Parts: sequence; structure tokens; C-alpha cells
Amino acid sequence: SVCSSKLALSQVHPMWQEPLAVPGGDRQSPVDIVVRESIFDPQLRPLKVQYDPRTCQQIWNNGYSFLVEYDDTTDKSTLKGGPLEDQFRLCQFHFHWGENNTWGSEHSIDRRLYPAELHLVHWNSDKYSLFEESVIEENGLAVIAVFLKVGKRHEGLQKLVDALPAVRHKDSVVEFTKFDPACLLPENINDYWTYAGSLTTPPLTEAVTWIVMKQHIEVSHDQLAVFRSLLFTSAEEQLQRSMVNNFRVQQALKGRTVRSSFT
Ligand SMILES: CCCSc1c(F)c(F)c(S(=O)(=O)NC)c(F)c1F
Ligand SMILES: [Zn+2]
Repeated sequence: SVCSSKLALSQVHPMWQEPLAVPGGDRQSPVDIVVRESIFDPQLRPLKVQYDPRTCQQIWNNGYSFLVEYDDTTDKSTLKGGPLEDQFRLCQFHFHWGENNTWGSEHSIDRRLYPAELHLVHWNSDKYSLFEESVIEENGLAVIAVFLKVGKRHEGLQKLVDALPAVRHKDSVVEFTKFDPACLLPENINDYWTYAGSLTTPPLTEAVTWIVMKQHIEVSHDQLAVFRSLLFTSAEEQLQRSMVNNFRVQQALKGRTVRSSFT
């Protein structure tokens, strides 16, 4: 699928070589969400998520995270409603996580970090014909963020966990089909915060409408340990480095309002 276009990602530098200056960046991500400063917006509608597991294609280790990629050439897996005016197509989902269970998420709620964070990346197929175009447009992307907490084993996630050893090294790809990403959403998807932000990986473009779920999902310690068994490095490289702490440092809100869909 085009959504994790090799070209766009080829400019990717390891996130931890911060700061990658974004000239005049005034809507950068991630941020800390201060609950008491968020504004309830009664005009925020329920989210409409329609995912078709048959559009699931492959898992790719891009040296950053592992991306589960979907066929985004038709409107089969879509997101609309909530803060969104247009219809968005699912192109991939991936995670950010830490070296231990103390930190790993990109966003935080009143400074509380989670051990990992899921990102479901969608692009505006009403306004653009290609993912690449949408990445550089201010209303181009919509990302649903879901926090992961360590607890009971997530049965739906296990199929994905079992496939990860096949993509241990950077640039490895494995076929992965019939996975319904809806199983990774919390029961309640109508309680969320939303704000205007950016990608948290280069090109760091300010194209993202963020939708951060209030309710987290639970995964087991062992499932998260398999995430940490992935490598940033390709099979050829001398020095292998564990894929952990693949989150960006938090950015200033710079006057932005974070709205909530709930009181
Ligand atoms: C040119 C990007 C290729 S796809 C992609 C990605 F791989 C990624 F990691 C993030 S993120 O910023 O890290 N999380 C929302 C994105 F937003 C993406 F769109
Ligand atoms: Zn992400």
C-alpha cells in the first residue's frame, strides 16, 4: 500500500536525533494533555469506524516501528465523524513503546505516560488521491491514538505478536492478512480528546487531526516483551540495536486547544 511510501520514509531519521527543527512548527506532536484545560465540545460527533479485515496486507519493519499495512486503493476501511469533516482511509497502524513498562507512549494524560501507544493512520480520501499528498496537507491525516496498559493478555493482538519474529530486522516484510484492527480499539470510542498536530516521525508535517482515546486497552507483559525483541537495525549491520523507546519527545502546545468529546 502507498501509505508507508518508501520515498516518504526514506527521509526518516532516527527520532531520537532530536530536535529535527521544523521551521515555524506551531502545531507539533506529541503533547501532554492537561485534562482540566481541555474544552468539552458538544458539537463533536461519534466516531464512525468501518474496517474491512480483507484489506490487511503485510507487516513491515521500517527501522522505526512495525507497520501493519492496509490496501488503501479503495474506500473499504474508513474513518469519519468525530471532529472530521471528510472521510479518511486507513492506511496502516503501528505502535510506539519503551524499554520498560514505565514509559513508551508519545502522548500523556496529566503527565501520565503509558508503556505503549497504538496509532491508526488514516488519510483524507475526499480531498486527496494519494497518501503522499495528504501527508503535507493540514487536513490530510487523522490518527487514532490508543494507550496500552500492561495487564491481561490481549487475544486479538496475539496473531500480530506471533508474526513479529518474522520482521525482527529493519526492512523485513511478511505477509499478514485478515486482521481486523477494530479489535485493538477500546470498548468506548466515543470518549476522546482531539487537537491539531503533526506526525511524530519525519517529515513531522503538521497534517494530523489527532483523536486520542480516553479508554486504554490491556496487553500482557509478555506481548509487550515481543515488541521489544524487534530491532532498529538490518540483518547486515554489525551492531544490533533493540527497537525500544521509539517515541518522540513531547512538544509545546503553543496556545492550541485540546477539545474533549465528553464532560
Ligand atoms: C511518511 C509517513 C509514512 S506512514 C507514518 C508512519 F510510519 C508513522 F510512524 C507516523 S507517526 O507520526 O509516527 N505516528 C502518527 C505517521 F504519522 C505516518 F503517517
Ligand atoms: Zn505513530
